Amino acid sequence: MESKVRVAIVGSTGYGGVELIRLLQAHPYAEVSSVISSSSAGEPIASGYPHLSEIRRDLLDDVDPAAIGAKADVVFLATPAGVASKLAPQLLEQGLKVIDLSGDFRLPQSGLYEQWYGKPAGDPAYLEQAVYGLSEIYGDQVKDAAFISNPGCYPTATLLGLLPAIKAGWIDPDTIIIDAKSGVSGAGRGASLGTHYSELNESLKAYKLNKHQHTPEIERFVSDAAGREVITTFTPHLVPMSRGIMSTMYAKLTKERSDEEFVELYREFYRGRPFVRIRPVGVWPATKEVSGSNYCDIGFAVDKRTGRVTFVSVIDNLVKGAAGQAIQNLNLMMGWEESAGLQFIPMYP
Ligand SMILES: NC(=O)C1=CN([C@@H]2O[C@H](COP(=O)(O)OP(=O)(O)OC[C@H]3O[C@@H](n4cnc5c(N)ncnc54)[C@H](OP(=O)(O)O)[C@@H]3O)[C@@H](O)[C@H]2O)C=CC1
Ligand SMILES: CC(=O)N[C@@H](CCC(=O)OP(=O)(O)O)C(=O)O
Repeated sequence: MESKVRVAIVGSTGYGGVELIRLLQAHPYAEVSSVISSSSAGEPIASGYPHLSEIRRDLLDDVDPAAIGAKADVVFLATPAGVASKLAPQLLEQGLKVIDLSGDFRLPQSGLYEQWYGKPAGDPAYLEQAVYGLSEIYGDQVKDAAFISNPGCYPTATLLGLLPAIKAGWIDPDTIIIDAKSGVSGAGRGASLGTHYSELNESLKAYKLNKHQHTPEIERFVSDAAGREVITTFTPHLVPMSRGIMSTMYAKLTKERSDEEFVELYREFYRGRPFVRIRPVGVWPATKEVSGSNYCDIGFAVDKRTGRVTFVSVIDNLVKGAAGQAIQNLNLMMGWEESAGLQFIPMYP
C-alpha cells in the first residue's frame, strides 16, 4: 500500500487545528505527521486536550519552517491573522503545499487587508498565487493549486447561499442584506471578556457592525459573480452555542419567482457536489442539522408581497467553515475524491 501524505498543522492547539486533527484521524490518504505550537513546543498535544489522550501521543513541535518541511508534504496554517503572511512564503519556497485557514490571503489587494484587519499585509506576489478555496465555485482552480486560501466561516455560508441566484441574475445584488449568527467557537479557544460564559449565556449580541473583516471578502466574490462591483450590509451576531453559523440573507427579486424555481435552480447548480444540500420548499435548515459535518444546507422563502427572497444557509463553522473545507481542498489538490475522509453524517441531537 502507498504511504499516506504527511500533513503538518501549525496552530494545532487552537480550535481549527484540533478539528483538523479529529477529521484527519480517519482520512484514508493523509496522516498528521507534525503538530506545531508557538508557545508549548515539547509538551504533549494531549496535555491541553485530554480528549486526545491515547489517540495522539506526539509532542508539539516548534514553528521552524525548515523542520516543518522535513516532516511534511502539506502544511495547514490554523493561526491568527498576521502569521500566515510571514510563514506561508517560507513553506511554499520549499515546494510544500500550503492551506491557510486565516484571512491573510483572501483579499485582492494589500490595502484592503490593512484597512479591514488592521495589520500589515503579506507579499503581494504570494497573494497572486493564493487560490480561494470555495471549491463548489472555484474547484477547477483549486485542483491546480499549491497554495489555498481557505474561505472564512461567515463567507462560506453566505456565498454558497447567494452566488447561484446572483449568477442567474434572479436577485438585485445591490439590495442584499446579510444577517449572520455564529457559535462562540468561531472566536477561537482564547478566553476573552466577550466570549466567557456569563457574558454570553442567555444573550444574543450583534458585533463589529459595518466593520467586520469578512465584509470585503464577501463583497469580492459577490462582485465576481455579479460581474461588477457590489457592496453589501453584513451584520454578525454571537449566539450562546458552541458550533454553528446561520446566515440569513435578503434580496429584491429581479422578476417574480417561486420557491419551487429557487429549489430547482440551486439543485441544478450544485448537482454532483457532495456537501451542499438544498431543502425542499418550506423546510428551512437549522445549525444542529449540519453540526459536526461538512454540509452546507440552504433553504428559501420568496415573499410575493415584498418582492424579496430570503435565503437561510447553515454550516458548522469548524467543519465546512474551517477544517472540513480545508480537507475538501486538500482532496481536490491531491486528485483524491472530494469527500475522502469527510463522509460522516451530522451529530444529532
Ligand atoms: N474558529 C473558527 O470557526 C474559524 C477560524 N478561522 C480562522 O482560522 C484560524 C485559527 O482559528 P482558531 O483555531 O479558531 O483560533 P485559536 O485561537 O483557537 O487557535 C489559534 C492557534 O494559533 C497558534 N498561534 C498563535 N500565535 C502564533 C504564531 N505567532 N505562530 C504560530 N502559531 C500561533 C496558537 O497556538 P500556540 O500558542 O500553541 O502556538 C493558537 O492555539 C484563525 O485565523 C481564524 O480566524 C477560520 C474559519 C473558522
Ligand atoms: C464568533 C467570532 O468571533 N467569529 C470570528 C470569526 C473569525 C474568523 O474566522 O476570522 P478570519 O476568517 O478572518 O480569520 C469573528 O467574527 O471575528
